[in-house]
Amino acid sequence: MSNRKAILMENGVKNGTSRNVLERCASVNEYFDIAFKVMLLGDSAVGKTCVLVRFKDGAFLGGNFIATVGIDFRNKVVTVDNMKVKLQIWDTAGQERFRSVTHAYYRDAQGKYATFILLSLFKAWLTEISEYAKKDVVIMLLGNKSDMAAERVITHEEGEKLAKEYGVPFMETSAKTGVNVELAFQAIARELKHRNIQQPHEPKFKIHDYIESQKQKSNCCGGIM
Ligand SMILES: Nc1nc2c(ncn2[C@@H]2O[C@H](COP(=O)(O)OP(=O)(O)OP(=O)(O)O)[C@@H](O)[C@H]2O)c(=O)[nH]1
Repeated sequence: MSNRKAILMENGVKNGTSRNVLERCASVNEYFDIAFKVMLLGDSAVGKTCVLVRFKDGAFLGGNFIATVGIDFRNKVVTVDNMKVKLQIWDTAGQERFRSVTHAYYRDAQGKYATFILLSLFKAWLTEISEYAKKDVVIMLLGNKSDMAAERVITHEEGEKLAKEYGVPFMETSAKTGVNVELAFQAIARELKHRNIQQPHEPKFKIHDYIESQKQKSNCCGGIM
């Protein structure tokens, strides 16, 4: 069994009850102040599982590609302005045949969540989101596999242009090298926290400005604040 499959099955597949859906019991008891649901959407093999594993475990799942079956989630608590923000991150299957399974997870019981996107067919995914998700969902466009410069199919400028057209932030990430992965999740966590808990004296949080400022900081000194 490859590493990847081992990770997905860490908490067991519910054999017999749900063959297609990998459900993970919430085993994380880490303290948090506020929680949000984040979904990774996108075509098969764009790297959703790898981005999540990089963020959660700081590792890269190389080797043979094994497509996600159904849906799975992992929790990670990040700190935003002295608050513990828990991200419950859902890794969906990109393959068309699992689409009906993932649709059921778009709506959040508490009404607070973000959709987080990696994709090659952005417009089609946006249509899905507008159909199944809540109107105030936070969307971010990620162009993953930025380390594969020779195989690049979309230029950075094209990605930015598309994101601008839809008014969403855009970042290029690499699950392999780790570039921008932490920053992408930090930015989403901050946006969600500020949308839900905005202190009267606080200036309005601007996700685009935050991403740009952090990119500059990491260019000069590394790390994310
Ligand atoms: N070079 C490189 N390879 C990557 C990167 N991210 C993922 N991969 C590889 O791309 C393949 C697909 O990655 P996955 O994360 O399984 O893709 P996915 O989007 O979850 O696919 P589905 O489960 O079918 O939806 C695997 O072979 C990974 O090792 C990356 O940033 N750089």
